[in-house]
Amino acid sequence: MAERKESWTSLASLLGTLAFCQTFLQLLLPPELRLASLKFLTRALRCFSSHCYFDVAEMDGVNTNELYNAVHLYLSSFASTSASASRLSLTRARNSSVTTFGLSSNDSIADVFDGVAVHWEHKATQRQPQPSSRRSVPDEKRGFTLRIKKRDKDLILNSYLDHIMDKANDIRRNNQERLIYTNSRGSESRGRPWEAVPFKHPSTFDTLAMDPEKKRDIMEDLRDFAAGQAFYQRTGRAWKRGYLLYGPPGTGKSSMIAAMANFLGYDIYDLELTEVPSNSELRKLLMKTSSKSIIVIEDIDCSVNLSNRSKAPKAPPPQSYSAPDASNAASGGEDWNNNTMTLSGLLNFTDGLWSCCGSERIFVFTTNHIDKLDLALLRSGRMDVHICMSYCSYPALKILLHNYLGSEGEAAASELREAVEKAKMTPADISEVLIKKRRNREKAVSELLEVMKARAEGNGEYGG
Ligand SMILES: Nc1ncnc2c1ncn2[C@@H]1O[C@H](COP(=O)(O)OP(=O)(O)OP(=O)(O)O)[C@@H](O)[C@H]1O
Ligand SMILES: [Mg+2]
Repeated sequence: MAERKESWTSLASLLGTLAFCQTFLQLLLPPELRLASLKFLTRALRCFSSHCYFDVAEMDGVNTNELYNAVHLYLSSFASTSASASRLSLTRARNSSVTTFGLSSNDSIADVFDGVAVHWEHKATQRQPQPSSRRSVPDEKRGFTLRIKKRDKDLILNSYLDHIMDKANDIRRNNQERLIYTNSRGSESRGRPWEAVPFKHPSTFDTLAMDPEKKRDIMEDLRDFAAGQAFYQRTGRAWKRGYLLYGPPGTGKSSMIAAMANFLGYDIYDLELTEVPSNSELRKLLMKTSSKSIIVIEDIDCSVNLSNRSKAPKAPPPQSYSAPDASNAASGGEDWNNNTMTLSGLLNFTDGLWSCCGSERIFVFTTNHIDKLDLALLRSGRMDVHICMSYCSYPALKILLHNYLGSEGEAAASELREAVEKAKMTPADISEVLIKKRRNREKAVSELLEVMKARAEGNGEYGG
């Protein structure tokens, strides 16, 4: 104990001496030597300190340092509520409706990770003008300095920085509006295979009219998928999932895709198969999609003639073609004709080796005619989840009534239940009636009952 006290005392006196030397040298030395001596003393002081420091500069040579941007975003998530930050900068990114807080220059903020305290300081100094530089670099030289205890170095370097990158990606996605991309013929030659516009579809799982239990299962499946990185890694599976949505028009297949995108915060790639001339173009499109996205092919049965590959323009060499069980396609084997779009090419796109470039992607196919699809598409394990979107049930009707009228029509519950089961109307048909009459709740319910009964009679349900 006495020994420890002694070493503390000697360290304190050493630090005191160094501080004294610093003041002394400043007074004695000519200005040109002062900076060098200051640097030397700072280094000497750091040797005895229990802390270590890491600089995260904004620019890494001429490139932007991704870690700087990530730290900036990460700190912004709690800068506004932190007691230690006294001055904040406010920014709003393009395509964003959210204000981001940032540390102003020379301000600092404390953070705790896994019980370990860390300290960040933001520094900005004026950059020397560089007339010869052709690249535009910021006027200010900015960077963060991370201060941690030397003993926490391993934890911080191994886990904390990854944690920051992940958090920053999440924040970026939440701040940015969703985008919907689509492809058109020739856009590849213009250098942009996908064209994007902001995606503002208001459909959510709350507004989606379907059986609540089925809805819960789908949401759970999506949640597990998004949080499943470790699972997919451990089981050696590509981190992707396929959904096949089928059912009559107007039952909510497209609304479900929008709800999925809003639920997960993913972008949508709406793949127009008729605009894809060949398998190789399809592969290029896939390579240009980003992670955390939903790749959609709507009406897969009518997009291109994928159901009977033997009718493709050029017949394959007999030895490489194994219809009718589509085993070549099913195995994700190399497609035999790169000048046309084939089922084999499409399955390679969703299932084969190429499907794994990028990760965390959901493929959704929709169809009104599941019976028209090639068995290779329906085969077990091809699309992970098959969802039947059907005519409006009573639980789904209650959601629509709540959406449009703000009540679930409790007064006419039993009549509504019977009528909707017999009417076989789609949620789109019912929505149409409710939209028209939404100003008068009672009228809307009675009109809906009339329409449903008429439809049921047409179906032969009320007749005689
Ligand atoms: N399940 C549903 N829940 C809420 N609204 C729905 C539902 N189904 C349909 N609608 C309403 O009907 C409209 C059309 O639905 P949607 O486009 O999602 O149907 P779809 O199944 O994709 O039809 P299609 O097969 O013709 O593409 C939606 O904009 C929405 O207002
Ligand atoms: Mg649709």
